[in-house]
Amino acid sequence: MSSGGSSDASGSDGGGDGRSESGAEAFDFATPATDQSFENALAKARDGVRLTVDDATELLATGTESSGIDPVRKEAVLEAADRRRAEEVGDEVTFVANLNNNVTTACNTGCLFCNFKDSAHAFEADSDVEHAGFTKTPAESREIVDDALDMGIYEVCSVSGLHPAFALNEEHHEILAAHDDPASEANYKPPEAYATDPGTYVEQMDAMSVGGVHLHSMTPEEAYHAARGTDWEYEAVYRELADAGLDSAPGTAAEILVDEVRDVICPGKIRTDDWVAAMEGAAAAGLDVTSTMMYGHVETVAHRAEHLKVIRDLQDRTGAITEFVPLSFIHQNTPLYRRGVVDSGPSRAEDELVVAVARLFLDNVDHVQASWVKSGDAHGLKLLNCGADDFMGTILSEEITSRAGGEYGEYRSFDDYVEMIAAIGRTPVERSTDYRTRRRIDPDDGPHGPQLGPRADGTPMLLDRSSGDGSGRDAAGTTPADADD
Ligand SMILES: C[S@@+](CC[C@H](N)C(=O)[O-])C[C@H]1O[C@@H](n2cnc3c(N)ncnc32)[C@H](O)[C@@H]1O
Ligand SMILES: Nc1c(NC[C@H](O)[C@H](O)[C@H](O)CO)[nH]c(=O)[nH]c1=O
Ligand SMILES: N[C@@H](Cc1ccc(O)cc1)C(=O)O
Ligand code: SF4
Repeated sequence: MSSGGSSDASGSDGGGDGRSESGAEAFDFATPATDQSFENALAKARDGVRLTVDDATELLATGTESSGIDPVRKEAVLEAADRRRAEEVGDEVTFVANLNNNVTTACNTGCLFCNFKDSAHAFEADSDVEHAGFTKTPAESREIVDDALDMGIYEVCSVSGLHPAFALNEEHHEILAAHDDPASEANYKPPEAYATDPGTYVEQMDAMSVGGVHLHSMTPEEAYHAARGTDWEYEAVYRELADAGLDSAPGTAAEILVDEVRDVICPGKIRTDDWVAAMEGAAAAGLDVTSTMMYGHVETVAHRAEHLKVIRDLQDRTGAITEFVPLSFIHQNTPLYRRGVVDSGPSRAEDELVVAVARLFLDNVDHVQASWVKSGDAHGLKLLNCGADDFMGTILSEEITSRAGGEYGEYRSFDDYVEMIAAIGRTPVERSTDYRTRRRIDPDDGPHGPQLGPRADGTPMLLDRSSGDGSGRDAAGTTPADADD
């Protein structure tokens, strides 16, 4: 068996943006060979039989016996997934009125796929290192969320760098400061060392949880940071955050949940077991969680399949996962690309197969997201015909993809959403973060605006460009001109 590595998978039907073999070869990742045949795996998928890791590997590779994606087989996988989507969730395409309010870009974790972060020492009070990042105080976060509530948002999504001055609460500050060498032993420096104090995690949650907004924050990596240097259980940490206003947790920091891949792309991050433990802790604290996979760098298709199994097992145990979010690796400005470890991100064919196989494999996760931030409008809409049923959110401000070199914008109006979704013959639906509240939208009854948020009254969201937020951007984080793809 020769192929199946993600590098191979960009071949014949990939739009010409394939990666080199260097990533996979440099790290000696075995190319997958399975005991399953593509045909058998496809038959199981069509019949609704629960798939194995080998099945998923065959489907993702359109067969491991030859290299490159076979376009005819790919269409068969996409068709099976699209049919499964129609059976399970019907023709609705959901999206949420949301704002991204990321608190800080300061981070020393050093993930090689990430250009969101800035080295934390550049944020120190006596530093003269130039950087384009930001740290917001709790008061600044509150003002930004409060303004966005007036625009009708339902959710604020907040993911941040692991700022060394971040602690869960005052007690955590004391524990961290008591280390002999807090910086090297616990990745901790006191807030006084920095130009801007981000406050504690509890203070940020309390600040962002304003006016009944749904607060979606604290990834497993952030939860680890909020417990570092202590023996606190994840459940207890998430309970305290929930008491301060947290409603659900994003399942990012997942990347590829196979440690040999994590060793290459994010050696400073928590391992797979710890990520799972954090998600279980969030679920035990009563929070919903999302799940993600960032793919298309050095991993093989077999790693992707193993990752999906970790997610499915977690969902079997918790039932807390509301959606699966495939995150297509944006390569342009990242260390992985600059150091020549990868030549590009995944091909479009790979994006389609990941969405489709996620729909077929994750039989216990209802919703699969297509990301226009990562893929652009046209390809994002195509992904809605490959098994996806959610089209993310209005976002209003996006920093992770844009800093990595993504070019597809960071704001989406309701009218844009309704027009695009209606154009592919599906029904546009405004949703809550947990998908339990949904509002079908009549495309002919515009103009359209959010109605589910605490202050939403159907008025179209208008971008407020007047107030500053400490990040050097306007309150909505973008301008109408930026928003064009
Ligand atoms: C930037 S981190 C912020 C939260 C926190 N520091 C963490 O790692 O969980 C959030 C997620 O963004 C995604 N991400 C970062 N850089 C990316 C890139 N270049 N392409 C696609 N996704 C990326 C990763 O999945 C990462 O876990
Ligand atoms: N896919 C991306 C998301 N997805 C998050 C959603 O917008 C929303 O927060 C979630 O569905 C929970 O309701 N967010 C990003 O910032 N970037 C993405 O690529
Ligand atoms: N999609 C994640 C959040 C996220 C944030 C930023 C990203 O670049 C990607 C994903 C969630 O909703 O749980
Ligand atoms: S992905 Fe998160 S933890 Fe890793 S460097 Fe970026 S901000 Fe830091």
